[in-house]
Amino acid sequence: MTQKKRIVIKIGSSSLTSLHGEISRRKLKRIAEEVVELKEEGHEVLLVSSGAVAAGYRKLGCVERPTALTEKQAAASIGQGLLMEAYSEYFLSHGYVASQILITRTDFSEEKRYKNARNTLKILLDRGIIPIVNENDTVTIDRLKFGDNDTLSAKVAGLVDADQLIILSDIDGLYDSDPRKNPNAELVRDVKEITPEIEASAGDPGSAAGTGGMKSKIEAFKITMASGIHAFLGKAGVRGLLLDAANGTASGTYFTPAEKTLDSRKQWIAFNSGPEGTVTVDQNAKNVLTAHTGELQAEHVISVSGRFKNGAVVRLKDENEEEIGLGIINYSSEQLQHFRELDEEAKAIVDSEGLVCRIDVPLPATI
Ligand SMILES: Nc1ncnc2c1ncn2[C@@H]1O[C@H](COP(=O)(O)OP(=O)(O)O)[C@@H](O)[C@H]1O
Ligand SMILES: N[C@@H](CCC(=O)OP(=O)(O)O)C(=O)O
Repeated sequence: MTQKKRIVIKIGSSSLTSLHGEISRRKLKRIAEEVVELKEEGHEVLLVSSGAVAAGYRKLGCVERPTALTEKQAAASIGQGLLMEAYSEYFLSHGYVASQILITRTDFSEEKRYKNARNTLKILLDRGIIPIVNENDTVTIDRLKFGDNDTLSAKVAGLVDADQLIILSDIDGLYDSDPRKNPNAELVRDVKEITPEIEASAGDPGSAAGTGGMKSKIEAFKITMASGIHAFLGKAGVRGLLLDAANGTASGTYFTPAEKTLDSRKQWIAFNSGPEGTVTVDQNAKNVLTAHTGELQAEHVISVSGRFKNGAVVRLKDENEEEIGLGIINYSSEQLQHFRELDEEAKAIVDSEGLVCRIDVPLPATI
C-alpha cells in the first residue's frame, strides 16, 4: 500500500505556457490530470502555481510578457482569476474543490500571520480541498516580492509540514552545469548536500516566461533540506511523473533532507522572519555563541544597526563582519545603544541582570 503523503507541487510559468508565453490550456490540463491521479491515491495535494501574468497580459493589451512592474501587476490581476477558473473547472469535473490563496512576504515575516495561514491551509488540506497558492502579485511592492515561486513553494511546504515538494519545470532535473551553455552537461539524480559546485552550476531562467531559473530552485531546495522535507525536480508534461515522483521512481533529481533539521520555530526564524537589525559582538561572545551553549551579555555588544524592538530577530556578526547566526533579542536597539553609553559601574549592574540574546540559528549551516 502506498504511504499517504502531503505533497506541495510547484508549477512554473514555463510549464504552463505556449511558445509565445501565453497560458496553454492543454499543458494546464495535463498537469491537473496528474494531480487528480495523486488525489485518487489518497495523497493531500497543495499547488503553488505561477501563470497569472502569462494568463493576463494579452487581455491587458500587451503583445509580449511585460517587464514593467505595474503592467505585470495589472496582467496578474486579470490572469489570476482566469488561471483559477481553469484549475477549478477541471478539478470540479473530477469531484475535487480548489481554493485560492494569495500570499505576500509579510504573511510569512509576521509570526501571527504565518500561524494563521498555517491553520487555514491545514483545514483545507484536512478536508480534501486542493489549495492553489500564488504570490499576491497585484499588491506586492517590488522590494518585498518573492518574485519567483520557487522559494515561495519551499516556504509553503515548510508552513504546512509537507512530506514532499515537487518542483515541475521545463527541464528534467538539475544538471551539473547550465545545459544551455554546456551541451555535455549531465543530469544529477541525487543531491544530499548543496555544495558550492552545485551553486555555481545553477544558471538563470531558460525562457522569457521563467523567473528564477535554477538559482532560485537551489535556494528552494536549501530550505526543504534544512526543514526535513524531501524534494524532487522534474519535467512537467511527462506522463505519470507526479505519481512516480511521489513513489520515488521518477526520472529527475531527488533532494534528500539533512540529518539534522530545524524545528518549525527555527525554520520561521531562519527563512521567514526577515531580521530587523544587526548586532556586532566581540570575539569572546562569538566563541560562546557558536559553541551553542552561549548567551550573549550586553558587555559583548560592540555595535548595533537598524531599529528593532525587544523580541525581534537580529543578525549577529563578528568584528570582521562575518555572520555568525540569527537570534531573538531581549532588548530593543535603543536600550542597547543606551547601555553602550553607561559607565562601567552601571554596565556591571545591567549586565548582571541582562541576557541579551541566545543564538537560535547558527550560520552558515542552514542558510
Ligand atoms: N544547472 C542547471 N540545470 C538545469 N537547468 C538549468 C541549470 N542552470 C540553468 N538552468 C535553466 O533553468 C531553467 C528552468 O528555470 P525557469 O526557466 O525559471 O523555469 P520555471 O518557470 O519552471 O521556474 C531551465 O530551462 C534551464 O535552462
Ligand atoms: N507570480 C507570478 C509568477 C512568477 C514566476 O514567473 O515564477 P516562475 O515561473 O515559477 O519562475 C505569476 O503568477 O505570473
